[in-house]
Amino acid sequence: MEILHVSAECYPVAKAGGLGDVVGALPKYLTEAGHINKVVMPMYRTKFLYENKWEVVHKSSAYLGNTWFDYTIIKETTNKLGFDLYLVDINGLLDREKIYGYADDTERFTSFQIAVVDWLSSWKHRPDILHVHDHHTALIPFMVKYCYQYSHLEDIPTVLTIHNAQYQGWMDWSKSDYIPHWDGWRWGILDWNNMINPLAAGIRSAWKVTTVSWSYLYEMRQDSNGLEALFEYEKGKCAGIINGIDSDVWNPETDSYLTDHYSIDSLAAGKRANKEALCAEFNLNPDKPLFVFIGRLVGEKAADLLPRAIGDSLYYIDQRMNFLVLGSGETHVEQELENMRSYWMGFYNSKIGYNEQLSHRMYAGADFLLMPSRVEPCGLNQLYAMRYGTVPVVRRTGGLRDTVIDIGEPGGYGISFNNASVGDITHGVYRAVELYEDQLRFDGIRRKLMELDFGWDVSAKQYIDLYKSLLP
Ligand SMILES: Nc1ncnc2c1ncn2[C@@H]1O[C@H](COP(=O)(O)OP(=O)(O)O[C@H]2O[C@H](CO)[C@@H](O)[C@H](O)[C@H]2O)[C@@H](O)[C@H]1O
Repeated sequence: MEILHVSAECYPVAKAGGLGDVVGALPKYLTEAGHINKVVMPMYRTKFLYENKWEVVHKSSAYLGNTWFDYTIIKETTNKLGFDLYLVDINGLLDREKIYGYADDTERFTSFQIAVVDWLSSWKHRPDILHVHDHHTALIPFMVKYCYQYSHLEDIPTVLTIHNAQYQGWMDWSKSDYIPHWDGWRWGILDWNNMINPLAAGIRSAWKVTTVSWSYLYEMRQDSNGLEALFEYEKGKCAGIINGIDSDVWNPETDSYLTDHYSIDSLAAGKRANKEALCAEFNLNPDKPLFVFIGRLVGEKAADLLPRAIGDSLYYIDQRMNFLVLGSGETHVEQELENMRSYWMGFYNSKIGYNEQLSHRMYAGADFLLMPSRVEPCGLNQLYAMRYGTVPVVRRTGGLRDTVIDIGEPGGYGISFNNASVGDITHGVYRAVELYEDQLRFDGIRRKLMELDFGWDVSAKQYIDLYKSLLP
């Protein structure tokens, strides 16, 4: 089978979060299972672009509304990632430092999708499956079905994976001419509450829709930023497939970002060495349990609750722990987290920004990972933490519910709580501190975590079965 994946992110080329991790790993594991995989993404100005060799494979032009744009498809020449990697260059629109966050993101990602479909229409053969990810690529299933110019592609089965239904790519109807000349009778497929909603259009047009855990699939029917009724209506073509972790990248025995490597046999000493280095750098006490938070500082992750939950934990649980936060996002949360540093000096520290290396060192050096998310489609952080022998302290939601079993339940290995609230987080921290102070039990749990298997093999097989179900 040949699968073409289309995405806004792919690690290590460009990553803003979990989408990048998944699109960097899934094609690799599908290739190992014997299939041909190609990934196409925008050409941003990233380190990976400048450090690798590229050849031009296609050049053409297309329209975005009334604007004629040239695009170029380049291919990485050495198959470095284990699959074919293509970048779409559209001068001035995509070649920027950041992936998202520009006023013209609608124009950027719509042009990208048009260029991909236009390029695909020139292929001499067709991929067997077109797999698109999140709203930035969700207009593609609509385009191959309903744009006259590309209707010869309509037989290619399309799969849309939703990594996050909160973001839907809403566009004003005044921009409807951005989509290449399309069958006007189909306006209802694009529309959701008087806006063009690319995610909704993708859900309606794709042959299959997947999301990244079973619980999130169910939860989207109750709460998905306005699309609840659509998920209920389309549930017959939706499936949940949990993400895996890429063990080439996330392995404490070989992780290139760590100086002190460890395995299950050297767990205690290895983690201690990583913890001491972190604590020395961030002025924390290595003899106390270290809690870390890594992630986007946004409402979905309940990052706004962190300042009070950390303050309350330190105050009410007698400073029996340390906290270290890494993340970026909403300015007021960033500021609050920064401001707390002087008040809780020696017990708390934060690093605002995106730092891949530090994140790996934190998974390795921490005792506990805090994830109080309000919404968590799958969550990779808790999987990485467990692989590194770090106990997850999570809210029971989405993929966190599916991957973390509370220590109070048979076979449990994590700490779970029900509500994204300061009280529940603080109680979770209290239970974690009590666990840490029972060193024998704590060590047993850490060993159990490192033995768990969250690899990609099972999930890759589920994707293969799903693709096969779409072939004649
Ligand atoms: N400041 C920072 N510095 C360094 N690294 C940082 C960082 N902030 C985040 N990261 C990294 O980004 C990734 C975050 O992945 P998640 O899956 O937990 O969340 P995200 O919301 O981005 O993904 C969405 O898509 C994924 C993939 O499907 C789902 O698992 C998830 O639930 C869904 O919300 C991890 O690799 C983490 O280490």
